[in-house]
Amino acid sequence: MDQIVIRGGQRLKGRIPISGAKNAALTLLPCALLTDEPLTLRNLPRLADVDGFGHLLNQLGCSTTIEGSRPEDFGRVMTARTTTLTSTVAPYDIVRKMRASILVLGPLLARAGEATVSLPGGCAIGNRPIDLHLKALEAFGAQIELTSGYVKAVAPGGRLAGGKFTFPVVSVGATENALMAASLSKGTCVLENAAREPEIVDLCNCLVAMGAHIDGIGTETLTIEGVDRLHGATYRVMADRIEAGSYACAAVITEGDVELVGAKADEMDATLSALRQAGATVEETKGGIRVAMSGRAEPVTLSTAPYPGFATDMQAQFMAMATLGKGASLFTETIFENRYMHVPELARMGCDIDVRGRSAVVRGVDHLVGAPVMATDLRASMSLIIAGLAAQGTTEVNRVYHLDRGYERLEEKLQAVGADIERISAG
Ligand SMILES: CC(=O)N[C@H]1[C@@H](OP(=O)(O)OP(=O)(O)OC[C@H]2O[C@@H](n3ccc(=O)[nH]c3=O)[C@H](O)[C@@H]2O)O[C@H](CO)[C@@H](O)[C@@H]1O
Ligand SMILES: C=C(OP(=O)(O)O)C(=O)O
Repeated sequence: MDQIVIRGGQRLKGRIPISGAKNAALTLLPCALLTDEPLTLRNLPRLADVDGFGHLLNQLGCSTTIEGSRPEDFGRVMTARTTTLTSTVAPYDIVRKMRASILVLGPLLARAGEATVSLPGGCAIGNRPIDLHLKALEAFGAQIELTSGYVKAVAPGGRLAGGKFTFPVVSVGATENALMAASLSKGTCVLENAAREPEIVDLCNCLVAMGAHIDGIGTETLTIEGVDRLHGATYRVMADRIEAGSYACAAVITEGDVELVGAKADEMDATLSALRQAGATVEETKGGIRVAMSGRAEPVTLSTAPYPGFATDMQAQFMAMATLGKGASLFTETIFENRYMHVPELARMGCDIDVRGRSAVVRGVDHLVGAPVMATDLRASMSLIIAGLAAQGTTEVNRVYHLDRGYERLEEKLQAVGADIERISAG
């Protein structure tokens, strides 16, 4: 298995290109199942999850082609076309490797009137049930059965009738599945307490470009008037606000000065205000966002929440940043019950972190020392990279496949701004 080796202590300085967002790409790709015309997605990141999703689409009868991409280019252009669905089954061996596969449920049900999708099961950060995906679809008229580890959903008469669903807790994935399913319903579908993440707005804008009728985009109430058919479109995937925030934390911990090229400040207010809380200089530039730091970070108090709150996907990276802060920082994780798996690994590098239930107190230490570390999930891996960039000596990050799910050519981007980092391939 590949390993990333970092010799810490280099100040990051320069420009970092921000890729297309993983979490937007993973909900835009299944839109290709909603029409028999081509959907062309621009600015797709080159990530294991995007490749995996392409593979799943292929199994369902969707052909995917990547145009004229050179290895050195960021931002691939993929055209996906599902002239005819050849299968409505998303099998266990794909879904278990990539949770986002559940996002084919809504589109398959909308297009074919039926779908059979493996239950994804839990993962390292929590149980992650899908009950809200199913309840929203049921509210729109779907009949759902759980059998042998699979969800079997049917739209009586071939199309969902429409209806109203109020989410008891905000769910990004359930909002996405419900939106895609609703777009081809016979009637009107209303979602209340819907997620408002920028990736949801990206999905809505893509669906509208395909001919969907959606009101309330960017708000917690979405009203979708179903249409008889959707058509093809060309759509650009938004910039990855989590990737941008991760590199911002790396800049702060190394007392660096970077421009996050392509990042959009209005999509990452909570992250930028947390960086300012830490004492960083944050300013919008013509091409993105500049983040600069001199001296140690001020302590931060951060609690994760659905958008526009502070993202759970940024918690581990800010925690790594706070390990070399001036005093005690307080973190509260409210979204996932098990999202502190990076803490014991950070402790191996000399961090002082005390976890009590949902909260963690991070006391800044004088220095970190590089160590071999092992990551359990994507953002936990990134927190180890961030700590490694500032640690004395060498850090070896194992289980790099987690990073490859969500960070496009991480080592190349960091090398370009002065980091001493390399990937050792297992061959
Ligand atoms: C591919 C993708 O976009 N992943 C993101 C998405 O995951 P994902 O869509 O899985 O996360 P959700 O927003 O659905 O989860 C939020 C909370 O709701 C709970 N829940 C969710 C669905 C459900 O049916 N029942 C239920 O109880 C979850 O366990 C969790 O506690 O949003 C998360 C929260 O911002 C991010 O961390 C992930 O990076
Ligand atoms: C938790 C994440 O992703 P996923 O939902 O794909 O597991 C993430 O991007 O941090």
